[in-house]
Amino acid sequence: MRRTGTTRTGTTQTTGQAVLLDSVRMVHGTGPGAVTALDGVSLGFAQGTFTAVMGPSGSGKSTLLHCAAGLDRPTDGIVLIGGVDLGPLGEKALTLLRRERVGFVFQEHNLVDALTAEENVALPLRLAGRRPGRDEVRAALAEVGLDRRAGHRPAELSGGERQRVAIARTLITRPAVLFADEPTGALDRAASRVVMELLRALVDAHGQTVVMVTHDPAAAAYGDRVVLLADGRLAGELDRSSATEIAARVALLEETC
Ligand SMILES: Nc1ncnc2c1ncn2[C@@H]1O[C@H](COP(=O)(O)OP(=O)(O)OP(=O)(O)O)[C@@H](O)[C@H]1O
Repeated sequence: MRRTGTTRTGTTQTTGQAVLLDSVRMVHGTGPGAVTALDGVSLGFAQGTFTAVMGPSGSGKSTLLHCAAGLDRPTDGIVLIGGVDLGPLGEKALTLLRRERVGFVFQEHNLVDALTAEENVALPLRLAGRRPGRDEVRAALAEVGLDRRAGHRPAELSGGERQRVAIARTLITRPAVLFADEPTGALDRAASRVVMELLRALVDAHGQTVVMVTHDPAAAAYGDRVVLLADGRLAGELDRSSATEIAARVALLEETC
């Protein structure tokens, strides 16, 4: 890893950063209907840390996640994953990098209904042309506490269990960074807690880097820090805060936006 946002001394560095955004702008659409979703965001996500991204509706959270994960190309600025600048990469190289280094968990689990938990978890390796070992797949399921449900299809699992299978599916490739967009948005409190404890444990026990967009202060409180967005810009940060403190800051942002 060599480059990062320009420092005060004009040098660049990415040491310890799993993902780095430097002056990222993202404009959706063109002409009079164009929307500036991100307006010069510079931000790093250190390896082995858990960051929650919060902000009012429309503040650019999902756009940030999509740009940081290489799903969308920003209009301007630089995105590095594991020190690799995504800008110059062609579509094929970008797809490969995403497949090898990035994991995604969305609000809806996106599992394949016709496949068992085990087959779903093995899917990313199959797509990468690898023949997954049974132990490897079972180990990923064990990590999310579901090795005994390996033969079950998504319809035979609860919402929280499906989300945990989705997390196991991302873990199988040992991604440099796991992005989660509202991972608990469709879950009740109890299931949300299990999923958040799992994400926290992955960070603490395995040094996994997690970046999560959420509207839920209780979920965000599991993070090492909360990054606040408003109108496509950084609007502050909170370190290791309680759900109450986070909720108060977000409410304040919503009032002023
Ligand atoms: N594909 C798109 N085309 C046009 N505008 C878009 C597109 N995607 C997002 N936007 C706009 O960009 C802005 C930021 O959207 P984004 O989805 O990133 O916000 P968000 O903070 O994730 O919102 P929410 O919390 O409501 O999901 C919004 O004004 C949205 O309408």
